[in-house]
Amino acid sequence: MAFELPDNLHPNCGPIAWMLGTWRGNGHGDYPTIDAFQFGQELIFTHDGRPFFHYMARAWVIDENGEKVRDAAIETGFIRAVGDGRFEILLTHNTGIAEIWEGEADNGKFEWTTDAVARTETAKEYVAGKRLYGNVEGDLLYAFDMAAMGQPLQPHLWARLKRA
Ligand code: HEM
Repeated sequence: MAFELPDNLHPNCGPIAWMLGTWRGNGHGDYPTIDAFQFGQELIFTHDGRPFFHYMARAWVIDENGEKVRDAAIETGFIRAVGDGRFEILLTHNTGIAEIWEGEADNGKFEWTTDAVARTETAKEYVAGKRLYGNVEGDLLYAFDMAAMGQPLQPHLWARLKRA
């Protein structure tokens, strides 16, 4: 589906305007402490003309036939566009984790690094993350690396999503 830039988009959001809308697709997950898995996911980015996007994502684990096995991660937050391709991101997770990220966007690439992570008492140990989102032939590709469960920063998720 063709994507049209909204008239009222705040100029600070320009470098990530390509992400606006709804994306769906499948991805892969892994980590040294768990079994590898596949998931389906939906990402929704919205704006209201102010210099931020609202972001919402939900995922579900799938089997080898692509059938849903169970609900998985939900995350939501705000991507604040501060100008010059720089962003401040706030995310909360259903798993008891809250994060503040610094982001930089340029040329269809959006890179995030955690600035601060907070966890509830019962959340799993997660201490840092790195995310890379890219516009590849009109698809949204992303990779998420994390440092968690005593392990150094390394891949947990990667996915390719299509505009819905
Ligand atoms: C598409 C989104 C995601 C999916 C489908 C997913 C899926 C999974 C699965 C299937 C596991 C194995 C254990 C379990 O079933 O709970 C797991 C473990 C884990 N995930 Fe994720 N995850 C996602 C996003 C995230 C994010 C955003 C974080 C961090 C903020 C995260 C942190 C962890 C941690 C810390 C573990 C524990 C590993 C362990 O118990 O050794 N995950 N994830």
